[in-house]
Amino acid sequence: MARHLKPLVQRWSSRVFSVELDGAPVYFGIREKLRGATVLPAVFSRLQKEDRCYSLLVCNWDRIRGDRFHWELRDKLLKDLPPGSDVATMSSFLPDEKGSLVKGYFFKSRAENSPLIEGILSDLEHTDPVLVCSYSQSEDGQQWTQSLWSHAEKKQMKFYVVPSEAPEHHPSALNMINSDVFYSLDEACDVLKKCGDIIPETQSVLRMLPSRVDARRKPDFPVIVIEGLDATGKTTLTESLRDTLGATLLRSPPQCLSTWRARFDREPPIIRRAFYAVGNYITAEQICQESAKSPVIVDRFWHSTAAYAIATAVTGPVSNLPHDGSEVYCWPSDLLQPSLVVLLTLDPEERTRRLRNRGLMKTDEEQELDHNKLFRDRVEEAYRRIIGPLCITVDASPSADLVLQQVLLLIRAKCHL
Ligand SMILES: Nc1ncnc2c1ncn2[C@@H]1O[C@H](COP(=O)(O)OP(=O)(O)O)[C@@H](O)[C@H]1O
Ligand SMILES: Nc1ccn([C@@H]2O[C@H](COP(=O)(O)OP(=O)(O)O)[C@@H](O)[C@H]2O)c(=O)n1
Repeated sequence: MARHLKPLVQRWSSRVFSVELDGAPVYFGIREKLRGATVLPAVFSRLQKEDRCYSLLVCNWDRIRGDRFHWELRDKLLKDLPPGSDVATMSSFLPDEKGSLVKGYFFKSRAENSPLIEGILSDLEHTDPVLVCSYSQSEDGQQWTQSLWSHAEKKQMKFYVVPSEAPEHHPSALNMINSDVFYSLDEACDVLKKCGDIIPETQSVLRMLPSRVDARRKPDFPVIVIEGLDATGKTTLTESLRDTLGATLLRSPPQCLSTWRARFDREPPIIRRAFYAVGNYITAEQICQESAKSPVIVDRFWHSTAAYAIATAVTGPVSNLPHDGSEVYCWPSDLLQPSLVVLLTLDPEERTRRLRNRGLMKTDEEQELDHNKLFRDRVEEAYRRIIGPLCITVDASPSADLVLQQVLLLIRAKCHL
């Protein structure tokens, strides 16, 4: 086994494995011996007699390249594996141990496809940082065992797969900090600098950064951020506020990054989120300059960056989010805090109606928002849990003018404008 994969198997039987089934994680563990009868974990009980299973775990020898490899591996598997392999996202982690999450994929295959699968796996194992496990069924179909799959080491030890309790929170929460959400400009820049050779555009993005950041400088005029899911009416409201208050309207990501946004939207979370994080600091610099002259209205800011990142990293119901009060919801200490954040909420039917009327192209994430109620709920709940500037939720279902009047009242009350 390659040297960098060894740490992964050192506490092998303490690890929990998680496979995404129907949009939520299902857990199993591995044991050397079975004590008494045990039920099959849900991942295995739905398989058929002829099925074999495999898992691929990507060892994070370098978190950026590791995440990029994991991201691209999905497309490769979907292209190379026979139809019906049911490739599912999987991970392995040590319960409650931060940073212990390892990402991978799980798939099944029929015995007749073995030569094809073995070819794909041995190519992967030889050239890439993956640990491959195979799963086989006992004669009576009552048990499944997991072993390390390797041509060189055929006599690997087998472990029985057993059900495992769900951890308190989704395993992705273990690796969220500085992988999905960045809490300082330095951490986000560090990621972008490290991918300069694979994504040349990062040089141009980094050149847009302010030379110094002073989050403590108090703006002379109020800074009001408008947040909410797509089509809740942010553009409509921010433009009206600009006109009514004689304010400057800014957005995050800022206009100067728009050329590169689509490029970063295609990248894995660690790179994509670092791009949006850096965008907030560029907008913050613009806010500092403009708020010396007039009130500033901002269309999306840190809440969007953090809430979407957290809600995408976990799957399943809202209860899978990191708990309320968790450090992942904290505002970065080096990022300017607005005077007020207004979160627009809208019932799903009205939001869909407005989306249809607008008829614009949407990002994959926004399409996912449309299809996946659980995702929408997670984003909105993550928005609410963010700790930092005053954030007030406003129902955006009344007419545009009524919403404007209500937000103006709030701004006058809270920002003394
Ligand atoms: N209060 C409102 N009532 C009805 N329609 C609205 C209201 N606010 C916005 N809209 C319409 O809904 C659509 C989405 O609004 P938009 O401001 O573009 O949202 P966002 O910027 O949040 O994506 C637009 O077609 C807009 O004209
Ligand atoms: N400050 C921001 C703004 C957007 N985003 C990301 O950008 C996506 C939404 O941006 P958008 O421009 O489509 O939203 P609208 O302004 O069209 O409502 C979200 O999926 C977020 O992941 C972010 O991370 N940080």
